[in-house]
Amino acid sequence: MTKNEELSPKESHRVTTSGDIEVSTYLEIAKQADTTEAGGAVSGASRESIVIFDFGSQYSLLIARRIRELNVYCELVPHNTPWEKIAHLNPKGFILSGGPASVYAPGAPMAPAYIYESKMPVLGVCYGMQLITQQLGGIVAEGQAREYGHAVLHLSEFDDPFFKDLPDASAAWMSHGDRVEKLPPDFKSLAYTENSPYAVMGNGKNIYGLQFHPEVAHTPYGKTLLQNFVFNICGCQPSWTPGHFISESIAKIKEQVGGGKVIAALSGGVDSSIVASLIHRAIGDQLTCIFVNNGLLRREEADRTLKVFRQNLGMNIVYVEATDRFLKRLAGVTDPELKRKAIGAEFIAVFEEEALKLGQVDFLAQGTLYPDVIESTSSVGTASAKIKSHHNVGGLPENMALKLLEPVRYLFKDEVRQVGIELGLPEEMVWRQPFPGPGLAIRAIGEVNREKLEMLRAADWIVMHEIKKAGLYRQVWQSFAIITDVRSVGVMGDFRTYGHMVAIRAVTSDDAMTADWARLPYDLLARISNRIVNEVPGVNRVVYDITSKPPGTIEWE
Ligand SMILES: Nc1ncnc2c1ncn2[C@@H]1O[C@H](COP(=O)(O)OP(=O)(O)OP(=O)(O)O)[C@@H](O)[C@H]1O
Ligand SMILES: O=c1[nH]c(=O)c2[nH+]cn([C@@H]3O[C@H](COP(=O)(O)O)[C@@H](O)[C@H]3O)c2[nH]1
Ligand SMILES: NC(=O)CC[C@H](N)C(=O)O
Ligand SMILES: [Mg+2]
Repeated sequence: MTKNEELSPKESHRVTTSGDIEVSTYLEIAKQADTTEAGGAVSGASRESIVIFDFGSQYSLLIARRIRELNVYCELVPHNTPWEKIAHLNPKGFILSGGPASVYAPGAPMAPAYIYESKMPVLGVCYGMQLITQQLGGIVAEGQAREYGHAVLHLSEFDDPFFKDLPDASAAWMSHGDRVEKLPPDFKSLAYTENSPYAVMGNGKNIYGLQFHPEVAHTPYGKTLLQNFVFNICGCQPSWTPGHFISESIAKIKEQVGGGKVIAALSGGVDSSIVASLIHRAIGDQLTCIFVNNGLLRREEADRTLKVFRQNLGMNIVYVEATDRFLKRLAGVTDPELKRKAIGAEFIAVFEEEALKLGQVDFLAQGTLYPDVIESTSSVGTASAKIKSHHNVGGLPENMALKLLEPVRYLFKDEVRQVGIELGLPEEMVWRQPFPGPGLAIRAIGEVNREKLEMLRAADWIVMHEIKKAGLYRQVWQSFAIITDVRSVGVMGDFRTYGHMVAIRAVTSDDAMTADWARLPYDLLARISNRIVNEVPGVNRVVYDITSKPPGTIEWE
């Protein structure tokens, strides 16, 4: 659900295929990322491909996903990969990803010369477009106005094969501060937005640049553009089919674990539930699940999760009550990154203690997804920036006794949900809104204490209840409350109040990589605000967060 019109309740239609889900491709990317030999996972030397050069964008893997969804093989390689390492892929075109650097900064990553010398088609996305500009003789500079989130793209050339099936005006998702000031010789502008006269550029042959991101779900015609590039410009055939995720990962887990023992960190969320189910299918009772009540869960969450699990999945589950130790560890911590690291480390301490009680345990399984990985990292082979340390990736301590088992590490949430449907998990699990592992701690701004957690729990309960009652729970990606340390003056029953401010965040998204604030109906917002101020002692003001991602993130910390 990425359209930004006012939401109204309706059944959400998700088309599912029967049988296994076709996303095993990411296992190949995973294998590739885990080996030093680029393309180690590839078979069939004559197969054609698209090669994506990674300049560190948050969205680089999404580009790979989109191309593979077109049934064309592609690989994501570090931006400085030499030709000898990709020649065997039989590339038919190159894509240069976005990235956090500025092309004019000293030491900025550059594209290898062979890309241009090959005369093969090239598509630059954001940083990639800026790079083509600079490397081919144009000028890139810091823009006067930055563009993050929604923009309207207007075509100025209508007959270009790159624009087949594109409307004259459509939405495009932006994330940049620099812009092309002067096009390279032979290039012209093919489309513009209010702030970018060169939103799309081309040289009339086979080199194109996009200032926006076609790979994100919030650019609705992005897939059409990628399709046009791959088929009309590069001349690829849609002849490649991916393998099967469920059967392949079960086989892989069996091979990795052998006769060993695994504990799975289970949160009740969709990712860890699916990971536990996959592993259970692979190794049965060699698996024990650990559910930690860290005191940062929502109201009734612990009981509900245990009940759903015990009813539906016949696995061993250990429940650990750890509220006191988590809150003790968080006392006095206000910095968001330190909070995340403290929680990550405490989780691992709990898992290691529980593992000891079970005897020799070899693996810790987690429901880590690709967004957790890319946001937490400051280098996936190249130059990506750290946004925040997800507790289960960047928040992990350096020396861990247990080896990690993360079968969905290269998937996005919508793909994981698809796996859950194929595995036959209950709807309640598959369609639960994501809830971050650090839980309410990253929604209680400033120091986390019991008093704030109580206020937040009460406010969160009201938001969830009202969203469900309005029939919007599935249409919004996440909807929740944040308690801030901002206090303001109010008047209640003729008395002055000086209370906390609660913020409401509700966003639409497909994969958490980009998001837009949900256009919740005013009367629903009014009901939520009214109830929170009336029912939650200590809170006297409610605001609604209307920031998209980018430039915001979904959580506040
Ligand atoms: N309370 C918890 N007890 C045990 N493990 C947890 C807990 N919270 C989080 N984890 C671990 O951290 C991982 C990442 O959490 P995250 O919230 O991203 O995923 P999830 O809870 O499985 O799914 P969702 O995103 O739908 O909430 C989980 O998959 C799980 O392995
Ligand atoms: O398990 C998790 N551990 C974390 O540390 C964490 N931080 C953010 N999130 C969830 O990830 C998605 C993207 O969040 P942001 O836009 O805030 O980065 C959203 O769905 C967030 O709820 C987390 N999940
Ligand atoms: N998303 C991107 O690729 C950003 C490119 C560059 N860092 C800019 O801000 O313009
Ligand atoms: Mg969760």
